[in-house]
Amino acid sequence: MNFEEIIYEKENGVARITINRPEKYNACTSLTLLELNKALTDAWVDAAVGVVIFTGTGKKAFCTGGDQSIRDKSGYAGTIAALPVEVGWQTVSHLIRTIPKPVIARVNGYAIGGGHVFQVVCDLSIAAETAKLGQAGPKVGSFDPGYGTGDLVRAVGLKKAKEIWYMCQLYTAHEALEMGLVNKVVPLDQLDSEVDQWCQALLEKSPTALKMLKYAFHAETDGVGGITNLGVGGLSMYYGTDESLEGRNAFMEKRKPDYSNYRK
Ligand SMILES: CC(C)(COP(=O)(O)OP(=O)(O)OC[C@H]1O[C@@H](n2cnc3c(N)ncnc32)[C@H](O)[C@@H]1OP(=O)(O)O)[C@@H](O)C(=O)NCCC(=O)NCCSC(=O)CCC(=O)c1ccccc1C(=O)O
Repeated sequence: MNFEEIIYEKENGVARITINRPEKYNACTSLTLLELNKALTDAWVDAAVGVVIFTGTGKKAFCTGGDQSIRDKSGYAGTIAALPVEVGWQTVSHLIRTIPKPVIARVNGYAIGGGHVFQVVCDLSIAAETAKLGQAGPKVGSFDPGYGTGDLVRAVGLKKAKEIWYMCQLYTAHEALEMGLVNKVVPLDQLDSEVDQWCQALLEKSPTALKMLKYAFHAETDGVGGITNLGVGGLSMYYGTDESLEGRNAFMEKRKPDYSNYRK
């Protein structure tokens, strides 16, 4: 897969997605978002992948949201036409939340605006001590009425979430840890070894249990979509059973299915 604005690597069960625009502090264009969509979809369908790392290039920034230098009335264009917000930011956030594998945010620096939303929607976040996190929407003329507010409330509580969005302050990694915004803070030079340890620990766990837990965590808040993910997660397991195949076999053999052996 060829990408221009991200780096996508897969090794030993881990897919690593890196926003690669360090000169813009890893701010995103519409092309970045399309590439993130593509990489996340590949990580979803590749059975060899058990964990996904989401990060940015360099020591300065994880992701600083939309690239303000290319923003106009149509959105964030760049080398391609601007994607509608609901196609770009929303589908990346949606994929991170629904890919049936843990996604770890490796927060190596500034996580701001849409970039902060990405770290919020990741399953787990490990931050360098030097990272700074926060929202900027009301300062720069934007807001996230979806996961970036809803999931933030669930992480830090309503009052703190409102403070983060209304005040547009930046918080240190330790402040983020204290308010439940990230899982762990380590010195920058230990970030990769820490993230690796978490990946290895996750790869030792049952992938199906992790998948069903991820769907269960969002089932209540995501309405029919959440229930659908949980249900379809069960359906994909049912498809692999002899009981399910009896229906298909009976159809092909032009006989009535016999499910009597499967009553429990
Ligand atoms: C990150 C800073 C605090 C760093 O400050 P500092 O250390 O002083 O460095 P700078 O000199 O400011 O920056 C270095 C270099 O990087 C460029 N840069 C940094 N951030 C961006 C950016 N977002 N866009 C474009 N360029 C950026 C900066 O210009 C410098 O380049 P030079 O060539 O040297 O000039 C500080 O940089 C900062 O505050 N950055 C801006 C953060 C920000 O406001 N982000 C946008 C938030 S809005 C957003 O993300 C929209 C998306 C969104 O929120 C969203 C999410 C979900 C659903 C919907 C939406 C929606 O669209 O609304």
